[in-house]
Amino acid sequence: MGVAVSIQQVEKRFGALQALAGISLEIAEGEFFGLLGPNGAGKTTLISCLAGLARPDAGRLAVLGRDVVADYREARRLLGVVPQELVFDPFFTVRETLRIQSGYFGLRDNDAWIDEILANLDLADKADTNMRRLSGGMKRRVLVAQALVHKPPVIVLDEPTAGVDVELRQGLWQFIRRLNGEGHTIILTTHYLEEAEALCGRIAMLQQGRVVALDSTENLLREFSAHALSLRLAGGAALPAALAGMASAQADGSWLLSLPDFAAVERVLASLREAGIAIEDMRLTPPDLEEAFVRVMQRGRVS
Ligand SMILES: Nc1ncnc2c1ncn2[C@@H]1O[C@H](COP(=O)(O)OP(=O)(O)OP(=O)(O)O)[C@@H](O)[C@H]1O
Repeated sequence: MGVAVSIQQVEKRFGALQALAGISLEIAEGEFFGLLGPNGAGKTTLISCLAGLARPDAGRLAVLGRDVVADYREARRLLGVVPQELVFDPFFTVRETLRIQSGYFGLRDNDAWIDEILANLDLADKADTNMRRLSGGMKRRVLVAQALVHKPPVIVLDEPTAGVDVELRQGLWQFIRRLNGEGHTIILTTHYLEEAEALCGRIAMLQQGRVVALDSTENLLREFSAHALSLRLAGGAALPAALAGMASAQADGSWLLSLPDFAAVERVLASLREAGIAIEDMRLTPPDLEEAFVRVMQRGRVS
C-alpha cells in the first residue's frame, strides 16, 4: 500500500499561539484514520494545511505524493474535505450546488454520480430544494455530498456528525465505510469517541499542536484502557486486602475494579470465594476509547 497522506514536521502559528508544533504522520492508502483531540488541539488547522487553505510555517504535506503547496491543484483534486463549518450559498438548490462543485473540478455530466451520492445520503427528495430551506442536519449532508462529487481517493471528514440525527449518522457511516471498502482513504475527526472506536483502524491523538499518541485503535485500548468490573458485595462487605489496591469505592456502595484482562476476573472471584464474601451484583465493562483518550490527555499534561 502506498502513502495516502504524508505530514512531516508541520508547524503553524497564529501570532503568539503555536497551533501546530511539529506534526509528523503518515497515513496509508485505504486506511480509516482518526484524528482526535480536545477543542483547540489543532485538528482543523492541520486539515486546513492539508487542503491548502492554510500555509504551514514549516514542514511539508503531501496527498498521494503531491505536495499541497508546490502541486496545489493536483493535491486538492485528490482530496475531498467535509468542513466543520456550515458554509453554503443560499441561492442554489442542492443539485445546483453539487453541479457547481463538480464544475470546480472540471467535471461535466456528473449527474449519475451526483444522484448516487444524493440517494446514499438520503437527500434525493431534496435535490431541487433551495439550500436555505434545509435543516442544519440536511445542510451537513450536502457538505458531505459536495466533498464527494469528484470521487476523491482521500476523504477528510471534520466532525461530520456534529448535530446530526442517529438515522443519518448510521446512513452516513454505511456510505463512508463502503467508500473505504472500495479503496478510498478516510480521515475522520470527531468528538464522538464511540464512533472513532467503531470506525477507525488507527488513531492519532493531538494535544496542543502535538501528536501525543499514535497507534492502532486496538493497541490504544489495550494500553490506556482496562476492563472495569463493578461489584456489589452482600451485606456491604469490604473487599479482601488483596483486591483493595486495584479498587475504588463508589458512592452507591459498590466497588469498581480496573482489570488488565479477563483472567483477572477469575482471580477476583477466587479471592472473594476464599474470603467467604458473596456477590450481590456484578458488571463487566470492556475497555473504551473515552477512557484511553482521557488517560492519554492526562499523561500529556504531566510531561
Ligand atoms: N485563523 C485563526 N487565527 C487565530 N487562531 C486560530 C485560527 N484558527 C485556529 N486558531 C487557534 O489555533 C488553535 C487550534 O485550533 P483548531 O481549530 O485547529 O483546533 P481543533 O483541534 O480543530 O479544535 P475543535 O475540536 O474545537 O474543532 C486554537 O487555539 C485556535 O483558537
